[in-house]
Amino acid sequence: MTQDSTAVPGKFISFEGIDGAGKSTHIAFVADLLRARGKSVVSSREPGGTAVGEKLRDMLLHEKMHLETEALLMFASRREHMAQVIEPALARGDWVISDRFTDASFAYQGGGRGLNRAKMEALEQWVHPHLQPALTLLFDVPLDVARARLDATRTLDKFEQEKVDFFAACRTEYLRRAAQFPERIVVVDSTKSIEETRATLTGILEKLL
Ligand SMILES: Nc1ncnc2c1ncn2[C@@H]1O[C@H](COP(=O)(O)OP(=O)(O)OP(=O)(O)O)[C@@H](O)[C@H]1O
Ligand SMILES: Cc1cn([C@H]2C[C@H](O)[C@@H](COP(=O)(O)O)O2)c(=O)[nH]c1=O
Repeated sequence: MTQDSTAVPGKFISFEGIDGAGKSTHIAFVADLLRARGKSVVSSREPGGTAVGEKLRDMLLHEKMHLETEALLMFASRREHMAQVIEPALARGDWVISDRFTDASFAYQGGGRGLNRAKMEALEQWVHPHLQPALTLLFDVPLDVARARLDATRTLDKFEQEKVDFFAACRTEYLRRAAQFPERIVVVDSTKSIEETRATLTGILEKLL
């Protein structure tokens, strides 16, 4: 179920895409746009977003671990994020924008690592049975574009060091979910310039404001 806007006064938007797709580049722009329209905005991220979540993030991005441990820790971070940040902000009437949410678990732990989808659905039901983002912006690029952007910019973490097949499977699962939830997930062509992408985002957000 997509976020029921009659149940909470705020709105929840998630940003998704394979590493290097360009989503983080646009988060500050979206926050500024919403603030300019009078919204109170909380900008956060997963894994992370809370003191406990940031400690989990450090482990998740740097330590090798069993696939199911990884999935459970992603959802543990999410449970804390829900309790400490997302639910209180939405109840206050704030807009929450999160750099990744549960679609990332389906894409990375499900698509990329091959974890059984039913297990992920069980975790999703446990951690946020009544809330889905009102809008998910899925930044989509071919794998070689994402890789070139990553290689040009930073030291790579555990996920970013994965091979092309891993990211191909993550991207396939993201696009499968976009087809499954077309009312929530909007695919943004992130091969366009930053300016063109900003114009696209403005158009999408106007419909939500
Ligand atoms: N539309 C674009 N055109 C050209 N370069 C871009 C575009 N969008 C982002 N970039 C560049 O690509 C790099 C990666 O972008 P960004 O950090 O936003 O990706 P990301 O999807 O958030 O990655 P990650 O999930 O790994 O954090 C940055 O250097 C950014 O400036
Ligand atoms: C929420 C979530 C994230 N991941 C992965 C995806 C990325 O590689 C990292 C986070 O890094 P970013 O630069 O902040 O995007 O974590 C995951 O595998 N599963 C998840 O649920």
